[in-house]
Amino acid sequence: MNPTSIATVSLSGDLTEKLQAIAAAGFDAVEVFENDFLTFDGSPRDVGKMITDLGLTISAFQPFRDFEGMPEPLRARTFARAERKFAIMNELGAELMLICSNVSPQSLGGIDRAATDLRELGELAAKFGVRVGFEALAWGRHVNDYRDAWEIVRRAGHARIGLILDSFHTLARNSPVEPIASIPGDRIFLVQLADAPKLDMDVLSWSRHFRCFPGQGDLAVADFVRAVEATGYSGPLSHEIFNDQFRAGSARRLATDGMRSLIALADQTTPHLPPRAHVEGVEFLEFALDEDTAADLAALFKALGFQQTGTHRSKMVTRWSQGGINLVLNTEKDGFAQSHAIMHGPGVCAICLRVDNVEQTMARARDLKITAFEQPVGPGEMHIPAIRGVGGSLIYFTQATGELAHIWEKDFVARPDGAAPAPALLQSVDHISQSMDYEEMLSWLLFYTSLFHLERIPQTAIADPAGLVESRPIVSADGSLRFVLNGSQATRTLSSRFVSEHFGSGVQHIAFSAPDIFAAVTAMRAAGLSFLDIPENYYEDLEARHGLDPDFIDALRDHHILYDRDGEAEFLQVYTHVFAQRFFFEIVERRGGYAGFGAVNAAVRLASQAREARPVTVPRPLRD
Ligand SMILES: O=C(O)c1ccc(O)c(O)c1
Ligand SMILES: [Mg+2]
Repeated sequence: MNPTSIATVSLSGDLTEKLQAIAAAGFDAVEVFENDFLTFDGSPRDVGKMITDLGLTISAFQPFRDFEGMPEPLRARTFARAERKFAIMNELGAELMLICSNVSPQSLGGIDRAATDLRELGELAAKFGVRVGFEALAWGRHVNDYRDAWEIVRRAGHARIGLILDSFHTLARNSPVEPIASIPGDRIFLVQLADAPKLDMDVLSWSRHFRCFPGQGDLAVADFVRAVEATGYSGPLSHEIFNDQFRAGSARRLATDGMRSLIALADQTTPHLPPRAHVEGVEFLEFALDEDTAADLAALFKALGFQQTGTHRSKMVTRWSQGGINLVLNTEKDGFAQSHAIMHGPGVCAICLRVDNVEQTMARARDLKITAFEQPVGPGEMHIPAIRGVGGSLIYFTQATGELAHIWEKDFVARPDGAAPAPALLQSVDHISQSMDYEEMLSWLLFYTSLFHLERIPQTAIADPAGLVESRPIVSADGSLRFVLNGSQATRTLSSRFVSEHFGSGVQHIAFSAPDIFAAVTAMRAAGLSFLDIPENYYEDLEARHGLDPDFIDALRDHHILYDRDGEAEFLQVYTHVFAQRFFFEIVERRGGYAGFGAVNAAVRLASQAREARPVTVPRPLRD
């Protein structure tokens, strides 16, 4: 693997915090951005020492812009500035200066003019023992394509002058990546990496606000890196991410994400890690809560058609099942589940996934710097491998073969009530929806997609009465696993309140699939369950929109079921009330291969939930 690097601009915090996070995440090098340097209260030597003490080197220093092609007297001034910055680089211990192509309206075009300027700068750089890399900005005034930048560097013909490539500028402009392969690797001084979601906007704003780590966006960064590899380039691959969420996020988390992104990217261009895991299904969902609440939840499970199918041999843990679904209720007084319940209130503390190969999954997780979880197991009990997931919850792994295929027999006494299995109203876990801080969404996207065979579905914005909620599904090709990540920048949306009122992210709802949603709702109602109320206006609109049969609309209305159609495929969904102000269940029926999540209905659901929710407490103005 090439040395790893990241630009300070990619992270939040002051320079010290950024550098500590970068070192802690295991990077080899750092690109120092001018702003981080200028705002630091200490000498260049202090900065240099801090970087060396952290075990990092400086991959590039980016101290000024608008260099090439300036008419006199500006030209003389840029050279004077360059000389001052070279002196600072000597103090700092930086060996490579990054200069991006000129955007100034005063600059003059001409490849030879730029080459002459750079050759002369190369002479100056030689006196200071440093080098200069030239990078084409996609919006450069005269130079905006790496092929032109390379021609300028080639014509400059100076050992101290080389090329800097940036995946964003290349891919955002749809420049072909193949010609990169014919640039000599030793003439490339630095390679910067950034991905971005496909957005229809001007390239400057896109670059300055929406870049993200490779693997989080839609650009073909792996193709770009393959072309770079073909040159023999052996220098650093350096993240350079300008992103509003990143600036607001945690430097430590983002630096780790950056490292994970580089590791996953290297594995994509030259596979060397254990493969991404295939998830065959959800083995169980574990709820942690106190005993009183657990009794209420057990009653809800029963009304949903679950039966108690097991009791743990030594712990206060019960198993509830129907169809292929297993739910676990954990009311232990110590251990992980209890600390989760204390911290977050009643909720899902763990998800167990059945994967093709647990050992490989755990090995890949370790290689991706995902934290493993260990907890002592009781005598004779199964050790189920686990990693840390969203909001400090766990993801356990089982597989269909070997010892881990037998967790239920090993740890549980089956059917303590001796009841015969009832026909299942619900078949499987259709999807799991997790709420998180908006800033965390890209982190968990990378987490899931780098570890598992899960593909991203485009993000949609859903209107909660209190603001927009961004919703991002990630799904396996065969539908065996679907996550929906939700985050909101507005503070009072259901999604945000879930996070703020429960000390962090977590599972906000679980959707089960029903072979016959009408039959399921009818049976559950007979068992005493009621469902989220849906306004009449919704059904009026449905009729107008889809031209559905009035009897069918009546049945939907009567069962509180929401409806969507995509071509011939249909989607029916219904929601329980919110349990313990914390989470809720959804029941869905997919007909004809419907692949979405009923996004058109989400606003209706959120409005109904907002009506039901306890009123928001607004602080009263202070009295004097
Ligand atoms: O947005 C910019 O100004 C900018 C600066 C330096 C870079 O390397 C870059 O890719 C963009
Ligand atoms: Mg760049």
